[in-house]
Amino acid sequence: MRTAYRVETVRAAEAELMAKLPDGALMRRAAAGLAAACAGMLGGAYGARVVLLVGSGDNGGDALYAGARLARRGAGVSAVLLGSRAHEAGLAALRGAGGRVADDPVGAVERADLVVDGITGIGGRGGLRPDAAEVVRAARGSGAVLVAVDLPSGVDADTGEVAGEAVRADATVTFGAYKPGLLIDPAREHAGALRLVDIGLALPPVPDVEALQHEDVARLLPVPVGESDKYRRGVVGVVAGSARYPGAAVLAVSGALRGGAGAVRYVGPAGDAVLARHPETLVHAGPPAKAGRVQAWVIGPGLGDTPGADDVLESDVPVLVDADGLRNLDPSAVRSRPAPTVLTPHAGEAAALLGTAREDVESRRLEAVRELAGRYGATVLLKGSTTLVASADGPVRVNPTGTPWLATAGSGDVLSGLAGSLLAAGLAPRDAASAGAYLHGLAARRASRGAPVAAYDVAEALPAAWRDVRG
Ligand SMILES: NC(=O)C1=CN([C@@H]2O[C@H](COP(=O)(O)OP(=O)(O)OC[C@H]3O[C@@H](n4cnc5c(N)ncnc54)[C@H](O)[C@@H]3O)[C@@H](O)[C@H]2O)[C@@H](O)CC1
Ligand SMILES: [K+]
Repeated sequence: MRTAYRVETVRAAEAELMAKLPDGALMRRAAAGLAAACAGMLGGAYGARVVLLVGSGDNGGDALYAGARLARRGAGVSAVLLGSRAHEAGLAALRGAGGRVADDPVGAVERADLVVDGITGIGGRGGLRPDAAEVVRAARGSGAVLVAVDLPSGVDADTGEVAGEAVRADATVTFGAYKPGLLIDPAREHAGALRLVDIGLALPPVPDVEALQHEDVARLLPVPVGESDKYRRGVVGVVAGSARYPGAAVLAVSGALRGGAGAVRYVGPAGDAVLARHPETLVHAGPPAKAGRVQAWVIGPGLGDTPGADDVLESDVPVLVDADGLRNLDPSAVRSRPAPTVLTPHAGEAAALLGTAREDVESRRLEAVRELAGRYGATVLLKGSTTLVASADGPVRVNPTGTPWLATAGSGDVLSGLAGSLLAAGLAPRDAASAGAYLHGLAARRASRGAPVAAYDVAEALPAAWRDVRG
């Protein structure tokens, strides 16, 4: 599991450790890790031209101490001082090692092999100031590798929001713990490759944000045993599709068939289309309440105005609500359900549920997903470039797989079928949602390999993604 902690928690852990260590020891640890990472990216420090962008706080101090180390190993190091002051001991260390202060900042970054962004870290507020933005633009336009210290300057560490201009780094070397913003877009895409330097912080067992890795998902996925039969493996009911959108039913069923449930029951008007593609489906044309026993329901993809949502919400099994099922969804009806509910909106649907604009949800995804989970007393999977899963309490999960090619019609239908199938197979709501998103993203990457991908291709790549995860 990759875990991330809010600034408040990181600062408390730092304070606790600093009290036990000699003055400056923690910063020297951080700087040693940073210098080693930079030397690695340069293929050796000797003879390299390194420029440090130095703000007025300790983030600049890290950059200065790391610069001193690189200078001692033969790099030509100069510092661009962007704050009202600079970390004094760090600057003295840099000078003592033969480094200097640049007199032509833009010229220096244009000639650099590597630029270190030490403008702001966890103490930064808002975007880059104009003088910093100018130098950062010049660095981006040069051929230099751009390495962010702790965080790309200008991004919000706790939320992943980017309020103004921010550094776009090739790599970020972060200290002690990942911060939520490093895992969540829009900030995540500013961070480049992530590297964590252990500085010995003791952090609480429960993080604020976490990201599943292969081994976590492998542990969650259901595996049939000798005495399993289709009913024990779970039956998932899919209420989807309409005369207008029969394809959504086919896609949701295609995801459900590859999610570990032993059988898929389809309920709705698109039974012929479903059977034509998936003859193994149990099809029922009447209302969901009469369809027979299921262990979890999926409702919503391509539903249009087809009735059925009330029946399903009144059932006593887990329900996943997607797409048209989310329209006018009543928080009190969801809250009073006796079994768990999973909602899977994209940003537009989440905005409608919250009564706000889509851009608002996209720019503050973490807050939006938490707010929805609280309001509905449900597990909420907010789709997007970094899909988030939140329950009423516990860490928010951020999905690390996926590809921009996944933004294609029908791919959400496959995801809802898949996650619903995992629910029917017995996974807890946040596990079903986050393992579903993980497999779905992995399948999309496999199916796409850098080319456009159709939703059905994603469904067909799910078994291969499943095998990848289980190693
Ligand atoms: N506290 C510790 O023990 C450690 C801290 N470390 C480093 O210290 C950093 C935190 O240091 P600080 O608390 O001094 O905070 P920062 O260095 O992140 O930034 C604070 C300074 O930047 C200014 N500032 C805020 N927003 C700005 C903006 N948008 N543009 C320009 N200037 C802005 C503030 O006025 C303040 O002077 C971490 O990110 C990490 O890099 C590491 O050395 C590891 C140990
Ligand atoms: K930084």
